[in-house]
Amino acid sequence: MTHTLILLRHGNSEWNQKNLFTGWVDVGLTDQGRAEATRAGEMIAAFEKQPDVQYTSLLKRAIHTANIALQVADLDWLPVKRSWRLNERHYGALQGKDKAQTLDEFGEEKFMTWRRSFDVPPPVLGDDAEYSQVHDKRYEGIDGEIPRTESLELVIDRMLPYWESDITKDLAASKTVLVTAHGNSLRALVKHLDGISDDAIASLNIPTGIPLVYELDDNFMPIKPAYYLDPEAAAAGAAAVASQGKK
Ligand SMILES: O=C(O)[C@H](O)COP(=O)(O)O
Repeated sequence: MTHTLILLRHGNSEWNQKNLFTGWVDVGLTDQGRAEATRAGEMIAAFEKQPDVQYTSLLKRAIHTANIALQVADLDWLPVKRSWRLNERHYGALQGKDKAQTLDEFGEEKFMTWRRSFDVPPPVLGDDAEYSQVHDKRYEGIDGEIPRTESLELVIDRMLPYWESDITKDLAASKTVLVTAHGNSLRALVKHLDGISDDAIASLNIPTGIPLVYELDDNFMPIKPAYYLDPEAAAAGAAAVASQGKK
């Protein structure tokens, strides 16, 4: 049988707008982000399969995006499961830094290695730093250590076990699943689903606020290429993400 998975990156956030590295810093949506979430809700409402369950990270830009979208789709009641394992990649010492300034200061190669390499994490963020999450209550009791930085590889390491233990269980129970998360936690999942190589994943960018639909087989692998519900807007949005920091 076919299982349907809908992925949604949160709408434009306050720090997307300011062009700052965000990671685990819990910033809200902008007016643009709320408008994107509204549009995502309209697309979900018009889609042939309605979600039966939703997943989000523990970060409010994803939570609010899902709430707005589901309100528009008249699905406010949808059961929700949240996990830190769907959080954005922890951006280490880059959290709170301006992307354009970082590019100027460190040069394109280093900047792109930090943003898009598979296995090179940014420098570690100190526990006393303003944008550290080590004392944040919501992460008390998470198994293992709270990250101080993460590469995409490390995101896959903490995200995939949750995909396997929880999300695929709902898919197996014939539920259509909506996952509202982040640029890099979704890149991690897309890498797994599409079997993208460690090198090729560097050029994959996920646009904000546009549902991406997967139809999966019983092994939870795609039976055909995934598609955005608004492909033109998705292409423009992905290009905008790719050029962040550049002049
Ligand atoms: O955390 C962030 O800064 C963004 O949400 C993702 O940023 P990136 O596209 O630079 O990885």
